[in-house]
Amino acid sequence: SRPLSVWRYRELLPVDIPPVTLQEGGTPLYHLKRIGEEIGLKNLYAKHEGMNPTGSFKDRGMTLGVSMAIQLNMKMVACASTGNTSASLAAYAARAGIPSVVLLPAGKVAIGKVAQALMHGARVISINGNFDRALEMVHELCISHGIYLLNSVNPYRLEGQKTIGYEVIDQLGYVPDRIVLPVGNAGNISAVYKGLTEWLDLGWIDTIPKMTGIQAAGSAPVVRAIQGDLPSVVPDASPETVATAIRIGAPVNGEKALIAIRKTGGIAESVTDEEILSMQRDLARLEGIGVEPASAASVAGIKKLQEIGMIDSDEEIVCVVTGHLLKDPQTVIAQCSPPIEIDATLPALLSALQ
Ligand SMILES: Cc1ncc(COP(=O)(O)O)c(/C=C/C(=O)C(=O)O)c1O
Repeated sequence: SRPLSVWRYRELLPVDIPPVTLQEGGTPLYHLKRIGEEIGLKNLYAKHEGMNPTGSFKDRGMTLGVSMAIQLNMKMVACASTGNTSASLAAYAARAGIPSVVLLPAGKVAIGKVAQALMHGARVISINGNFDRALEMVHELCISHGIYLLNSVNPYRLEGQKTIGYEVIDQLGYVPDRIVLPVGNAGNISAVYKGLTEWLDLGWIDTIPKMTGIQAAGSAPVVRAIQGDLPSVVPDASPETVATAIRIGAPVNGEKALIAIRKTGGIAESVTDEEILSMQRDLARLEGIGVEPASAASVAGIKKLQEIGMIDSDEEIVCVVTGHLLKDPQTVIAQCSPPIEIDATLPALLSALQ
């Protein structure tokens, strides 16, 4: 039998050549025992996408996207990014042996992600503007210069990311009642929904989980559209959150996310930066699961939804935690009290441990 991975599901993936791969997917599914007890949810799980080759779920989309670039004989790939897409694109382009260009919003990208994009050899351009402006610029660049655009507006990115739902069902042995994801450009929630509708159409499953999207309170255009019952997403001109990965005001997949949430009886909710950082700490200290701030939003969101009575406490719930703790060490250092400094003597150590 095939190992748990993106290409385990290759018959449902649209690439004809041997794929460009870093053995992505096959990430752990953890039962959140202590956090679940604390918030009153017995069957709460976290799918740790930070355990992918470059530390986020983006690798699932990039193995498809960069493979398609090679299949289409493209000579260069590009993206705008809040960080993880650029880190993943740089690594997969290097794996494929083609050049990459990434556009980042100046001063708003976690340092681990910038380090990855640089070390993997991408041309890293820092623009004096938001992610949304960077996306406009890279779109124009790709159209005018025949470069392959690999943001989640590229459908092949979503093809790879739809495997998250497949792995969750293969790992649980049943379809969960709800899948919760942090939402930025809204590609991931749309991708997971698309994949599950395909399994439903194939008759492999007979229900689809409630798709639940969580955003930061300062950057929540999808939440506003769902809670305001709007026909489409109204962009947020000045998104702001410590969870810089999801600091996106104009989600390119916004409309697809509205469909995913509405068609499945799901929910969209926002959480504050404090709730995000508090849950990042709880995941690390109560469960041993290290994630970056944006990833903790999904668990912080289900906690809030449970507290306001929106969740049936018997539900089987999977929260996708999307990126590794190491991506954003600066935010961690800013949150934690510093190491205790002592002289290199045992008495000093013993007194420090009092
Ligand atoms: C850790 C983490 N968690 C959640 C999201 C939101 O996923 P989408 O809703 O599919 O966008 C992102 C997105 C990052 C970028 O958009 C980028 O890297 O440019 C992320 O890095």
